[in-house]
Amino acid sequence: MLDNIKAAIIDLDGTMLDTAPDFHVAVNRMRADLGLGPLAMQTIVNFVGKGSENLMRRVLAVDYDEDGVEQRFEEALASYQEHYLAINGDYATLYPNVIEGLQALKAKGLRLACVTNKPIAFALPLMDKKGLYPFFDVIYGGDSLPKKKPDPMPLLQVCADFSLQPVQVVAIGDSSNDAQAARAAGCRVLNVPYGYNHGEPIHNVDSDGIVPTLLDAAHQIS
Ligand SMILES: O=C(O)COP(=O)(O)O
Ligand SMILES: [Mg+2]
Repeated sequence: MLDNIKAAIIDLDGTMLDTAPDFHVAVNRMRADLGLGPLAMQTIVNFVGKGSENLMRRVLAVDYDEDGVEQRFEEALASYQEHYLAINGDYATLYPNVIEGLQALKAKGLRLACVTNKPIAFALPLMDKKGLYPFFDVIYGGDSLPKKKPDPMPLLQVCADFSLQPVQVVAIGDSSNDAQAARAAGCRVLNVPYGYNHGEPIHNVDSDGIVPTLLDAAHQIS
């Protein structure tokens, strides 16, 4: 049980939404524009979690050395952004018990923030399309602040926005990024096991617990 919690900071990709199929489509359309063959969804998903720029470098590094990646980076990012925005949310689905979990957290009187490494221009229309937007008092994307997760900056900004001490706030996410950011901020942290976590087992991540769904997270918080 996590006591004296007043707010939750919830991750987006791999925690609320299974966006893997959106990443798969958009990355492979970008690769086709650059004359590259398609990658498997699992390959792409293992590169998700540290923002669009990192994803572009990783999916180009399958074919190119460091110089080759940098030469094609701008073109790849522009192509990817266009393709992602064109299909944003068309293939992504809510994980089980997400809406129920958000409702339960709200019913406990918690304030909710979403902190994602997804660019804010992708995150906002996606959250709106999936009915997530109305639950959140604050939403930060990977480019909303000078630093993104695993840096604690966006989590500390939420604590300041809510006038709360970090220890009164729990972060809930699918990856070591979320846990590292929370630990560095001094927030509590719960992980969900069904997301991406860079292809690594979530059990190796230092957190305050692993919960099967967001509804189970709500039951662990008081
Ligand atoms: O787009 C990403 O890199 C991952 O975003 P997340 O922080 O919502 O998991
Ligand atoms: Mg995530």
